[in-house]
Amino acid sequence: MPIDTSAKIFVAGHRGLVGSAVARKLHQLGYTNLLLRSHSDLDLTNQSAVESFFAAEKPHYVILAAAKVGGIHANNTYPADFITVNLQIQTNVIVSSFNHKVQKLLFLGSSCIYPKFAPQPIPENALLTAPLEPTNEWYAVAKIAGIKMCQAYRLQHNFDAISAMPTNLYGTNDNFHPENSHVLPALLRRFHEAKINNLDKVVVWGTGSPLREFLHVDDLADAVIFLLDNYSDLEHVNVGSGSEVTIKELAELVKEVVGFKGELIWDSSKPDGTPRKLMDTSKLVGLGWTPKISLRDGLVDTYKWYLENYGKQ
Ligand SMILES: NC(=O)C1=CN([C@@H]2O[C@H](COP(=O)(O)OP(=O)(O)OC[C@H]3O[C@@H](n4cnc5c(N)ncnc54)[C@H](OP(=O)(O)O)[C@@H]3O)[C@@H](O)[C@H]2O)C=CC1
Ligand SMILES: C[C@H]1O[C@H](OP(=O)(O)OP(=O)(O)OC[C@H]2O[C@@H](n3cnc4c(=O)[nH]c(N)nc43)[C@H](O)[C@@H]2O)[C@@H](O)[C@@H](O)C1=O
Repeated sequence: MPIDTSAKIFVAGHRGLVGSAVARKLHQLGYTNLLLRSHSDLDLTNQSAVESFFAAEKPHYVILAAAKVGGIHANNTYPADFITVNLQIQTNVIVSSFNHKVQKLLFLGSSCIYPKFAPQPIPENALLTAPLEPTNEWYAVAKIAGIKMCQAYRLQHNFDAISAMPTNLYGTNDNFHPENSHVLPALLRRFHEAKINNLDKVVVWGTGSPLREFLHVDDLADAVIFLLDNYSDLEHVNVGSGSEVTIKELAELVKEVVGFKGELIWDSSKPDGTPRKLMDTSKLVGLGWTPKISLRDGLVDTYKWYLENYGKQ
């Protein structure tokens, strides 16, 4: 059943990659009562501030897209921040949502919750079956705790909290930081800067052999709203595109879309991370949702957005 368009929906993290896409999609669908707070207005790690906010605003629905997020280097360099901030944000928001009778909450995790050597494609029931990938285990442990909190509140209190596990995402409002971002925005920026500065080489991290599955964030936003409308159960749900590329193939594609003509240099002193993490999306497909945006189209669209927003710097 679609949520009523007048419902008060708190999109936590609405200025980030995912939260902004979800807010855009909700606006497009005619939702007029979105509750939005930037980080500077409401620090979600502050338990009493979060509790006061929920007491005053009483949202009907919550989409939890606020988190400390970063690529392989950031996760590997700031383990204490990744585990602490994420545990704080999700615990505060889930508990206050329950305390203030939110009708339904959707928590966002990530494909890094699964074991480093999980069966491929990775089914939901691979969770907690083997050790995690070390470069992001601290973030993954926080995300696994978020899934478990949603399950625990459903079991003990019948609270309608669900969890979605997206694969690697990209698109409008991504983080283009040179070191701390994910691979796709990092390469898009690096190739663009090399092109405009007439450089003949670009360094890419690792060996190029790891496989990754990329999903455009507008597809993810569509899936989030689909799940809110159509899914209320204990188990988390994978959200992916169903197709994967090697990092070398991704780099060649970004190079082509940006129009960089030089050479790629592979820096194998940088970590590869998990060798492969293709989501098994048969559960979500079975519910009736499929993605629409190809990697090439999504990349062209993201580069256009990058040029409009950062291109002149
Ligand atoms: N990006 C990806 O590839 C993937 C993301 N996900 C999940 O999607 C969710 C959103 O990620 P994404 O949009 O990429 O991340 P972003 O970093 O783009 O956005 C996160 C948002 O959360 C806000 N935020 C962070 N800390 C706080 C805080 N203490 N109080 C209030 N707001 C805060 C940020 O605000 P500010 O910037 O001002 O701090 C930002 O708006 C996360 O749960 C992530 O795990 C899952 C799989 C892949
Ligand atoms: C979504 C997911 O994202 C993170 O996991 P990840 O998939 O390993 O993330 P990544 O995008 O940073 O790297 C993917 C691959 O790409 C290679 N690579 C090449 N060149 C650059 C580069 O310039 N930057 C980055 N970041 N990676 C590069 C890099 O060496 C790696 O082999 C988790 O920490 C966690 O946040 C999470 O859940």
